[in-house]
Amino acid sequence: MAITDDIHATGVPDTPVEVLTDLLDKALKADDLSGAKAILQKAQAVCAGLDPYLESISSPPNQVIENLIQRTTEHDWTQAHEQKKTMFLMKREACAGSLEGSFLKALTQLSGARVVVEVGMFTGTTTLAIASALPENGKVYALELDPYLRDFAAPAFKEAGLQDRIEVLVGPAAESLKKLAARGVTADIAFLDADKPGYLGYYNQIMDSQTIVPGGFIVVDNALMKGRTYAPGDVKDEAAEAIRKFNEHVRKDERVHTVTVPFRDGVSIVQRRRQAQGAPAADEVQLGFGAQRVLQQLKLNSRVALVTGAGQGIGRAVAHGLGEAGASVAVVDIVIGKAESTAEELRAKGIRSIAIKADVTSKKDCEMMVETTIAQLGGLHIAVNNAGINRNSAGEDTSEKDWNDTFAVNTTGVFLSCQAEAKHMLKQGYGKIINTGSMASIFVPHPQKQATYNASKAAVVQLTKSLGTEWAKEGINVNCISPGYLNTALIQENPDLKPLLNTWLAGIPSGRLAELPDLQAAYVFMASDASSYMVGHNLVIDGGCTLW
Ligand SMILES: C[S@@+](CC[C@H](N)C(=O)[O-])C[C@H]1O[C@@H](n2cnc3c(N)ncnc32)[C@H](O)[C@@H]1O
Repeated sequence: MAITDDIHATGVPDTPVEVLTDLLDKALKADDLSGAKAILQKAQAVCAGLDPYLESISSPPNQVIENLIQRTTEHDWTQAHEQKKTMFLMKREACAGSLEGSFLKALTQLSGARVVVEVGMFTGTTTLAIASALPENGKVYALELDPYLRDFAAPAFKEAGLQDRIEVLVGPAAESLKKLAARGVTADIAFLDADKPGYLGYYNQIMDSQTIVPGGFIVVDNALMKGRTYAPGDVKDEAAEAIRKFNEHVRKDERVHTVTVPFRDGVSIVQRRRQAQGAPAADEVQLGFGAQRVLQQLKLNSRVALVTGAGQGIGRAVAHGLGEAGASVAVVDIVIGKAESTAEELRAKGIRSIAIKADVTSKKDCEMMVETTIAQLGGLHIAVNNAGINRNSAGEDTSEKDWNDTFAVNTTGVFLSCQAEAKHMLKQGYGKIINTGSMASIFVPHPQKQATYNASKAAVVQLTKSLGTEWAKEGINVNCISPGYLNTALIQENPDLKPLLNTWLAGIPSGRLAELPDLQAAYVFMASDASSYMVGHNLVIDGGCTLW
């Protein structure tokens, strides 16, 4: 008989534990032993299948973690202890395993944590799972009593290439927490998984020393302690008793919001409140402008953006940046193949994106790119008018055609784009327009001669200021970003450009050319609500070049 024979898809019993309880009730009430045994077999299947099933439907750990778990399982801990290599007799079960590692990884990613403190590292499998979800400059401080374990874990940290994101502090956790507090370390997540009688002390240290940031999480393993917290059984269990008291303490602590999930041995997720209960009403500085935390304001979720000249260079980088911040992106370029290739890159990252071929010197094309974006992506909130050309020539030699072509793309193209975009944005009472200028708008790059380009970009800046003031009250921000010299393959690979490059470098206080990622976040800021009071601004990002 299948387990589900006597259970409906809905109603009671409703969860695996309720099913189990129901089956055990029935087994207890069964008149004969063989009837009870048949019911117990079903109960056994419900229990024994749970963790393997969870593993089978969760993403597997990476190879390094898998190998580390295997090394932990196969290690002769008895021998290591007999040879006095470890301080205590370790048990392989101390390793929380891949599923819990995945859970911590998900929490780290969800919360956008940058710093995590792990109290109780053991062989470092959860440490690695957390570290793998941190940003490049993130850090896990892993607290571990036994130096043997630091050395056991080290090769895996190196193999994963995450050794720089992990700092192991060897010694009693209470001491290490004091050291971290003295260093001013603040963490977004603290994971408690060391000696159970120590939990309450670690929790109080972390809360009282402000090690955990407001809004940060203390994640507590073994919150159920094999069920002995609520079903103590006959044997006195010090650890279960300590956890029971700990759970009660946390539940009463008004500084936190806590919930325990019956996952593995029970995991509590305890969030430090951003504001103490009963505290006087917070103003918007305390709460975050518009009740949004500052990083939240930069998010572009459910926005639609259009970027011209996005088949390469700055436009491509901006399309990636806006997409990473949550926007759907229409990639516009005069060369459709290049637009398609950028759009494909974005889609491969899970960003909704389409490619549009448009020539920004044509009013009709500008209108078409706006209409296509709205029709296919469902709106238009952000427009980056970035398409541009540069034909260097001495002023006395510049042909009328070069002058006209340059102005047609760099200046008229920006104007026609702004006009088409604003038609829609004025109606919706919201919009973010960002024009790409150049530092050439405010100084004369040299020794190369490029008067036409400089003039065309200076016009973009003045156009931005003018439209910015015209549309400010209509909910549209028009701003401009002016990059300095950009590092491109052409500059690096062409030996003829070396002397020119050296002249430029000598004039840049930062001592280097701009890389595309130097610009991306500035575009995201200008595209977000965080810049809603910026009007007609020209943000120069040039490593200080125009200051000398
Ligand atoms: C359950 S294990 C940690 C498991 C680890 N988080 C994982 O999932 O692989 C507990 C660890 O805490 C360490 N520990 C116990 N008491 C400690 C203390 N007072 N200070 C620091 N570490 C301690 C133990 O040596 C052990 O390695």
